[in-house]
Amino acid sequence: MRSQQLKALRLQGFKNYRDSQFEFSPKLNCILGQNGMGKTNLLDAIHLLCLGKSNFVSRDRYLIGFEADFFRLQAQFERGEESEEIVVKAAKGKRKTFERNRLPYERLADHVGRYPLVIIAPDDNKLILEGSELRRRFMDLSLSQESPNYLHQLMQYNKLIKQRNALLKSVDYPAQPDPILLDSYEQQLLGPAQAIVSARKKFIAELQPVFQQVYAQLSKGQEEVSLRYSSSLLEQDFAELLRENRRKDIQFQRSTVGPHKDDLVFGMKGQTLKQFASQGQLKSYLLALKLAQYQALKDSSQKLPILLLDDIFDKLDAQRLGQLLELLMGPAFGQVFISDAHENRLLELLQKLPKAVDFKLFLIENGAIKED
Ligand SMILES: Nc1ncnc2c1ncn2[C@@H]1O[C@H](COP(=O)(O)OP(=O)(O)OP(=O)(O)O)[C@@H](O)[C@H]1O
Repeated sequence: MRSQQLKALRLQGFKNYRDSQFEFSPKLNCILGQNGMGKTNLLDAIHLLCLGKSNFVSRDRYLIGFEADFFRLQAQFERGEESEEIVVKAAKGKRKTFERNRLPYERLADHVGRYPLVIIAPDDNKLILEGSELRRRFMDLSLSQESPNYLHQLMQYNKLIKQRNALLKSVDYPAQPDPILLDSYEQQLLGPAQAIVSARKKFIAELQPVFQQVYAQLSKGQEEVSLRYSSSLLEQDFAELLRENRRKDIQFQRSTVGPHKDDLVFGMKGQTLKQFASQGQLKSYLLALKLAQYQALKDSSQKLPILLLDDIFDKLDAQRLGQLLELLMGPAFGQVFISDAHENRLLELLQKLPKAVDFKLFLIENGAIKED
């Protein structure tokens, strides 16, 4: 298993960080501070550096500090013996640029997966409670880190669906869009759609047993849990589906079938989780899901992913927290970043860890490290 870590980070003009520098521990980093001080922003910078985008905001311009004209993140990563520099920059009104050792990437997709990462955050419960888009994103984010080809196929598919939708919108029903162009888009969609569906199917089939095992550990094996990938393409040929739905699509002016409508069904005791799980069961379910995602990424990349735990301590009782921390400090996990607004709670937990565990504490105040 290859070891890798974020060693140092400088943030300039990034959200509420004007200009701050960090030197991190290779194992555990605790980011402490009151609400609204910038703990999540720091974790988001790490997310952006590893995965090419923010976990929280959809547009890069929202990452630029209110009083800044640009943001710049400069990170030093270590991969075994090697050290490399990743720089991300974005100025107002310009596309962001990504550089590795001063060479710009042509495609961001070439960077994704170099530093695998999993984030566990309070709004993870949206995965269960909200619409299917977030569940597709969960699958896509894992698979894109596993394989650049997956990300490429996904981007290709999304581009074609956008073009097909634009064509469908270009005429007012009952007028008909150009059938030759429609045929051409549909023909081109088949390959990427098939690649996406096969990869998602395989991913969920492999994730399920790991997830069940982790859930059994966390909940003392009380309930039976399951994950099911749902896609109309598993039952029917995509070309046929497109043909069958063409009239409807022309009428509604959008593409109503395809992998962009797939879902992931979370089950517990043979029922759908969303409808009846307790708050405690939801928490354990999500935590198990994310830890299983970690395991899957680790197996596929043969690297220890970076783990970000954003403010999740309120969600777990003291005993579970202790167990979780002990688990994370073992050899099955790599570098971990934890944010928490309750300094004392984290300090108490840290005191119970074995002396040998390497950790660093950072107290954040208004986007800067507070010096004692
Ligand atoms: N583009 C921006 N420029 C400057 N400040 C920003 C920008 N976007 C967000 N902020 C500020 O960042 C702060 C929020 O930071 P963050 O979410 O990291 O807090 P936190 O320490 O994680 O707090 P909590 O404990 O409440 O989760 C807010 O004060 C907000 O005003």
